[in-house]
Amino acid sequence: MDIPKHKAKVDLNRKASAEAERLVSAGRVDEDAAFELKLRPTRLAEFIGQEKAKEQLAIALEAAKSRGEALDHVLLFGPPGLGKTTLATIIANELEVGYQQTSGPALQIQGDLTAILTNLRERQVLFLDEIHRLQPVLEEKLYTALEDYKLDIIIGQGPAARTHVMEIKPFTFVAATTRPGLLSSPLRSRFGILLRLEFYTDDELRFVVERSAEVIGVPIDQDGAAEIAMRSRGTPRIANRLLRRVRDYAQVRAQGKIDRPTAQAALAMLEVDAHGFDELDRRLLRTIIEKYDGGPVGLNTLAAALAEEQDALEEVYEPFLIQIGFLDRTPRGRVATRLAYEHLGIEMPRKLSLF
Ligand SMILES: Nc1ncnc2c1ncn2[C@@H]1O[C@H](COP(=O)(O)OP(=O)(O)OP(=O)(O)O)[C@@H](O)[C@H]1O
Ligand SMILES: [Mg+2]
Repeated sequence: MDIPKHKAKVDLNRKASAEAERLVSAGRVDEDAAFELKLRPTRLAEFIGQEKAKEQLAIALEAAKSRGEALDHVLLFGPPGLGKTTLATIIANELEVGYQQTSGPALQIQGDLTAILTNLRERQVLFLDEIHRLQPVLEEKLYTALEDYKLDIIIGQGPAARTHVMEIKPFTFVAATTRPGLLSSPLRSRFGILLRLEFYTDDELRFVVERSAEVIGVPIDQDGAAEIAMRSRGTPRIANRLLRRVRDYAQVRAQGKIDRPTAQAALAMLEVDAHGFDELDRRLLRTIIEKYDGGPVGLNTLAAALAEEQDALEEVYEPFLIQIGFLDRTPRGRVATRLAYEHLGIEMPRKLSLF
């Protein structure tokens, strides 16, 4: 089939901008999949950073194992790319039990959920990604399954309908979300273990880069790894993605070895700046500063001005900008901080404080 010429051109443009965008976006992209699988730690001891979450989990795992019981249900939450899915697989590995994975958007009808729950094996892990996108009817169905390992099944329709209670095997439900605020409180209360994942420090990310480099067999020195770590927005997924790009550059221009100058040159070529900002981060800060006098500006106004989805701004872009102190979230809207002005080289106006 022939694609009309003008259409092909538009698609190409879209592809180029998507390419630039995904380099430092924390979200998953298709080409990450195989690579991530290879680099994913399989044991708790290999999982770098997140000391608080790891300690809490290690204790719960040991206790559950020594009692020979299913581990309490676990809720993992935090921005994309910090290791939620990785931890879910680690939990199953550490417990030495089966693992099955599904997601909120993938579960469409009650029958799907019923089939999954009734086929569970004793003590296995059921991982549900993006639980905030689970339909409310399915969510309600989960309640009794999580609490009493029972499932209400309705047989028949209308006045002849009967409820049949089915027993299911004790299992561990592990759920992940980037938006814990969207979960209803009855759902949240079903989890015994709540693990919040935080952005990684530069040092922790340096270890992630060094570990990944070893796995894929690329020679890298400490400074080279530190350079990549610094620009990875506190996110292992981005660190691994940048490593892969820098490796390509090093192979072609530097006999395959990654040191600081090579990493710097590669990252400069890829237009990843000192904070790992991409074009949208800069546009977001610039818009607040230039169009709204530094804020406060409401999220929906900002999203409209940037022609971006509100969700993406809130889930993917803002958390990191807030974490490094470039953006403030106030009751009246988003505000650009002094650091943001400095980074963009714009002078901060002295204005009367309204707060
Ligand atoms: N603590 C860690 N140590 C080493 N590598 C890690 C760690 N956390 C994450 N990674 C790497 O980052 C990649 C992304 O992690 P993962 O897929 O678990 O993130 P996620 O939180 O599930 O993201 P999403 O919200 O998009 O589903 C993994 O493939 C893994 O290689
Ligand atoms: Mg995930």
